[in-house]
Amino acid sequence: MAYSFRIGHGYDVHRLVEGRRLIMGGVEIPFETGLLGHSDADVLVHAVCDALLGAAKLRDIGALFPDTDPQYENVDSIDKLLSRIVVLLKGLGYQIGNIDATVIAQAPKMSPYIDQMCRNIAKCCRIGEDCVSVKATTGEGLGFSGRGEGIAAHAVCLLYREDER
Ligand SMILES: Nc1ccn([C@@H]2O[C@H](COP(=O)(O)O)[C@@H](O)[C@H]2O)c(=O)n1
Ligand SMILES: C[C@@]1(CO)OP(=O)(O)OP(=O)(O)OC[C@H]1O
Repeated sequence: MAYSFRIGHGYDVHRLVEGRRLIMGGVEIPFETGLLGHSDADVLVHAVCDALLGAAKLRDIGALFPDTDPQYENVDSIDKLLSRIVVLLKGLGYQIGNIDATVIAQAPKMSPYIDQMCRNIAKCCRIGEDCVSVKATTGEGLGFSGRGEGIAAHAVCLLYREDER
């Protein structure tokens, strides 16, 4: 059996503001500010979505789910956006090999929540928890993330599918 492999990369940033919840990888993290966006602004899940879409050459999250469409207002990014992308990929015969992501946030500390983020993403993608990795780093006080103005996330993924004979 022969397989084709495709890698993808995703990157997203959301601004931290007062009066919003901080949702990261489907986990609500208690913090004085939260991420601003049209959806729940789950920056980690958005980076994962874009990595998966990029690997399959399916444009990006904004092309699929426009931020002018009221149906995506405050939407749960795992349940409503990532899950739709997983169905799209399955329809094209793709399987997700693994996902690796990095969150860049000066604060809050992500480490207590990382395992739950991996579980949430893995469950939605219908892959094992061992196939999803989430890491975090501070901005070392540098740039917008270092100043606590926002949070960024990068993700890479591997897709594979069986070649047609
Ligand atoms: N928001 C964050 C940032 C970092 N971590 C953890 O702390 C470690 C040290 O961070 P550096 O910026 O000095 O690399 C990092 O390896 C993470 O484990 C975190 O939990 N939340
Ligand atoms: C997810 C969408 C849609 O609700 O909105 P946002 O939460 O603003 O997120 P962004 O990463 O800017 O881009 C994709 C959008 O279309």
